[in-house]
Amino acid sequence: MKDYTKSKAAFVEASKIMPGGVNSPVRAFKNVGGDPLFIDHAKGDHIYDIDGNKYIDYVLSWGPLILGHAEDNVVSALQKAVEKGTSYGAPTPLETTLAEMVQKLVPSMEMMRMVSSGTEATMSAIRLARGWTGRDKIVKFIGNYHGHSDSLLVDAGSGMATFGINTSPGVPDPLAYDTLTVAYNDTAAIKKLFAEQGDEIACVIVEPVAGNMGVIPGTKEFLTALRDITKAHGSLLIFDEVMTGFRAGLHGVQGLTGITPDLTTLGKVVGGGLPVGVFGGRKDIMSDITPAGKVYHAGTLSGNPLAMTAGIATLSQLNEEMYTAMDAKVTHMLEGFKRSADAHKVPLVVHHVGTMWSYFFNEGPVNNFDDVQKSDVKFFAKFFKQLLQNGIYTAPSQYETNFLSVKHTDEDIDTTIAAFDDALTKTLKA
Ligand SMILES: Cc1ncc(COP(=O)(O)O)c(C=O)c1O
Ligand SMILES: N[C@H](C=O)CCC(=O)O
Repeated sequence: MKDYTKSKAAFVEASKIMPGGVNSPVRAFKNVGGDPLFIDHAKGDHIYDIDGNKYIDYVLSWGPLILGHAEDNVVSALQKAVEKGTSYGAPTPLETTLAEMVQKLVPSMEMMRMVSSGTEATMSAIRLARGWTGRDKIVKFIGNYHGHSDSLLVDAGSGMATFGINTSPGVPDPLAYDTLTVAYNDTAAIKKLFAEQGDEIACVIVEPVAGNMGVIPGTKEFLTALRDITKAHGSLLIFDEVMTGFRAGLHGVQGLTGITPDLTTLGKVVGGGLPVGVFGGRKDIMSDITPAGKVYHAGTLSGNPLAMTAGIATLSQLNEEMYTAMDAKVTHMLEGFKRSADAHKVPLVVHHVGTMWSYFFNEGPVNNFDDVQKSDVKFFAKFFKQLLQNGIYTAPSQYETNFLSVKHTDEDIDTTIAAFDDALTKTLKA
């Protein structure tokens, strides 16, 4: 049995001064029961808690660390950068370098702005869409999560789904009223909504592969319909690729599908483990941002030199071959999980797109939030804890995604398949 004494004590102390003992709710392990691990350090695909336990890490800071923890080139670039100062509040060539790299990989981002989180990126993109169209209403999908700005905390996934909150208290009614929600992958419902209110809708924001209710791919039919219908009504289409960017594939979901949004939001991998978000898209629309235009956007630490450095060091190492190799590893791992579940006669649905993967204890199919809710979350909670005991660190909620890095080896994958089978055996016996 792993000993969690120090993590437990650290959590008691943290809970005295921070609500729920954490700085972001899904970290708290609340709905799987038990206390969160407090981390000492991490390297490659391994993470070590303060009790000295070692885990193969599939959370990877919720996605950013595609090159693994403390990757040598990222660390040395940061060490050099920090000597030159940590922030200037004035432009540096680093911002242009990272923006050009992003544009090369995601060409629809003709112009872009750097921010410090995915939340800021989506919040700013929504404001821009409202400013550009002169309309207030926006559409999002049930179970999609776009960060914690007021307009987007309606029927959201991630922690909101984990803790069963539909609309956060504190979101003013008029704002929630202007956020229209539709079931994910429901093409008929979105067509109906646009037929009724299309000319009042500023934008549709979507996770083109949902990752905040587990992984659920948006169907080609659904995403194509979003593109066509927004165009027909003068609304903007925003692909929130904060999670899928450089994760679903090197060019995001827009690269995989060939569907081009008007605006894109990025985060996570683009910052290489430091706080970065990006919003960008069509030049004519982005030119509306201050000081070029009148839609206000600002940030004391936007384009921070350390964050830009980590982003550049990360993106400069990515290539197609890495994604092919990571995809093959995830496929192999999920086939192993499925074989194990079948042998134990446990209903299991596995989904992955590129380096994002998840499983549902569910008869299937799982195409939207209602489907996810049919999953056996009590079993998930017990199984999660057993997996942790077996040295595998995964997302502590059915409504989250797991990730792979280039540092995960074939041996790690086989270890994980064996740990999965053992955890299933023990959970069923318990
Ligand atoms: C799709 C998506 N959009 C936006 C966000 C918000 O990003 P952040 O947590 O960096 O504010 C997240 C993750 O939290 C996300 O997964
Ligand atoms: N699902 C969230 C983002 O992807 C998880 C990160 C967080 O909110 O702490």
